[in-house]
Amino acid sequence: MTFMQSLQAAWRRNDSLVCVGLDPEPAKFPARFAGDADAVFAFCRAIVDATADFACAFKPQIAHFAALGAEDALQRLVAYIHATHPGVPVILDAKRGDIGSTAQNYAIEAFDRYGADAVTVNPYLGRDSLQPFLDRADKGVVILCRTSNAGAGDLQDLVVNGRPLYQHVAAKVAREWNAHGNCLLVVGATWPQQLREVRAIVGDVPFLVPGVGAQGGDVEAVVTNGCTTDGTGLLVSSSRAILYASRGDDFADAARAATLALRDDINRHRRGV
Ligand SMILES: O=C(O)c1cc(=O)[nH]c(=O)n1[C@@H]1O[C@H](COP(=O)(O)O)[C@@H](O)[C@H]1O
Repeated sequence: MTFMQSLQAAWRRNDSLVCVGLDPEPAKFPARFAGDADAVFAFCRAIVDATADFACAFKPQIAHFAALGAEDALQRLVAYIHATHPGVPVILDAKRGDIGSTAQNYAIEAFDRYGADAVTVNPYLGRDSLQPFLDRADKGVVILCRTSNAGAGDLQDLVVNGRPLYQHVAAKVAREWNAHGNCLLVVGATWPQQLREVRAIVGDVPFLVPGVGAQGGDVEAVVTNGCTTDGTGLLVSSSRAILYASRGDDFADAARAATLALRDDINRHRRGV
């Protein structure tokens, strides 16, 4: 199955547009993990097991593993998700982008070393920098378009040939770079107006939408402005609000409850969109 097929199946099977972000921060782990040499893996595995049936994807953030020297835990975690929850695709959040020869190695890293089904990439270096990712027709290529952070507009809003840069990214991806139908766009939940504008440009291209939960994005506005006409088209991603919903021994139950609450909140608004 391709990434897009697994995503569509997971949307339906789990009736969910929630992507669970895996951003381990050991300082926020429950006390029971203190002194556990494999705490990063054990914590993330517990979160994955508690949320898999309410999620359409998992999104491990590579810097949160690499900064801890925990690349091996990331590799084992992706393998664990594939083995134990095979219907839930894994998006590696690595925001890669470089000249072709280096990009080729980034693609091998994401898809072959880590076994990810999709990866986030930065389009700033242009099409050739993404070609090694785009060529992997069975994998998802998740391209930054209008990011969730406060400074997103510094460059992404600069007007070029009469429209903001992020709209050029959206149009190029939809019309030129998506030949294999394996592209997605990142549009932050914190920018509902831009979600609407990008949706109007790209048709059914799915959006990864970070920024609900800890960053304060409004779920109703995301669904209303971002869903496709069939009421899907979104991976609404939340990390800290799920992972650290409780710092106690009930952290996995609390993560499950937070994921279910987000799923149901999204679904309330998407019925009939
Ligand atoms: O590509 C991303 O995932 C991403 C894009 C973006 O525009 N904003 C954004 O917050 N992210 C990532 O999404 C996650 C958001 O985490 P929370 O704010 O805790 O839900 C982090 O891992 C970010 O690196």
